[in-house]
Amino acid sequence: MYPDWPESTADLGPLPQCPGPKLEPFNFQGPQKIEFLEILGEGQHAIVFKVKMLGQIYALKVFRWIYDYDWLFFGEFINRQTPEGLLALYNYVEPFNAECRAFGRLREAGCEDLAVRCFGYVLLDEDHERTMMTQFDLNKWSFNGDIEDAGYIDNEEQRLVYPGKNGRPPPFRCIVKAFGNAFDEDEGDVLRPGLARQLLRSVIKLQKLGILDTDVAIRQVIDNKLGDFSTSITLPHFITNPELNRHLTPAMIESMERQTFVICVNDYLAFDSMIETWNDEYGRDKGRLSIQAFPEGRGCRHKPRSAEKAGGTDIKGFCAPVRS
Ligand SMILES: Nc1ncnc2c1ncn2[C@@H]1O[C@H](COP(=O)(O)OP(=O)(O)OP(=O)(O)O)[C@@H](O)[C@H]1O
Repeated sequence: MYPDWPESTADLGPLPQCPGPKLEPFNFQGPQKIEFLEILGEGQHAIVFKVKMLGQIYALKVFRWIYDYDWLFFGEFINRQTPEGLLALYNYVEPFNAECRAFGRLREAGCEDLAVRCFGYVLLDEDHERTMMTQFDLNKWSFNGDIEDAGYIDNEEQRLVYPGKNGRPPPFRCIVKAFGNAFDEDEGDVLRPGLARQLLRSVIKLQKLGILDTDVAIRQVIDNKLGDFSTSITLPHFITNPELNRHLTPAMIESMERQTFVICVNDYLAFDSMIETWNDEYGRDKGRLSIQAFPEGRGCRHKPRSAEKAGGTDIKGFCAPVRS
C-alpha cells in the first residue's frame, strides 16, 4: 500500500495513484543526494528538515507513519479484509497523500504562488534514511504514529503494518518545499492587516480550487503563505464523490454531505478564530485587526461547531453515521 522501494527513477510515478491531482517526484538529475542540515520543526504528521539538494536549500517534510485508525478519523471504517478497501481511504486521506493531492492541484491549476512552493516528493533511500536517523539521534519511534503517540513503544509500528516487497519496511515519504521563515510572534513577527487580508483571500481561492480543510492558523504561515496540507481534502474526493469509494454505506454518505458543508464553513471560522486570538493576545500592543471572514467575525457569533452539535459526527471526521 505505501509506495515501495523503487529500483530506479523510472519506478517513480506521480502520487497518489487514484483519480485527481498528483505530485511528481523531485528531480535529482541523477542519484538521490541530500545533505541534512538541521531540524526546522515538527508537527502532528511530520518532522521538517532544512536540507541542501542540487546546491539549493529546501525544507524536506519527512512524514510520520500515522496510524491507519487516525487517517482523518476514518480508521474505524477501514475494511482491512481487502487491500482495495484500505487503498480507497489511504490514497485520499493519509497525510502524505492529502498533501501531494493539494500541491498537485495547485500545480495543475497554475496557482502555485498561492501557497509555499512545492518541488515534488522524495522516497528516501536507505543511505539517506540512515544518515537522517543517526545525525539527529532519531529512531523508529520518532516517526511512529502522530506526535503525541510517537514514543509509546507498546504501540504497533505502523510502518510495518503494510510492508513492501519481501516484508521490508517501506521507504520514508517526503515532500520538498521552499525553505522559508515560519511566522513567529516571539521573534517579533506581526500579523498586519495586509497579511491577514492575503491569508483570507488564499482560503477563498483554495476553496475555489477544490482544496478544503486547510488548517488555517498563524502557526502554519511560512513566508506569509499557507503550506501545510496534510489534513486537507482536495476534490475529487470520496467525501464529495462517494462513487469513488464503494465501501461507503448510505448513512456514511449522508453524514459526509453534512460534514463537507461544516468543513467549508470551518475554514472561515478558523480564520476568524485566528484573528480573535491575535487581537486578544497582541491587539493592545500591536494594533487590533478588524478583518473577518464572517460579518461580526466567528460566523455571526457561532463558534466552530463541535462534533455533537454538527449532527452527531466528529467535526473533522465522519466516523459516526448520523443514523445507525
Ligand atoms: N517550508 C518551510 N520552511 C521552514 N520551516 C518549515 C517549513 N515547513 C515547515 N516548517 C517548520 O516545521 C513545522 C512543522 O511543519 P508542518 O506544519 O508542515 O508539519 P505537520 O506535521 O503537518 O504539522 P501539523 O501538526 O500542524 O499538521 C512548522 O511549524 C515549521 O516550524
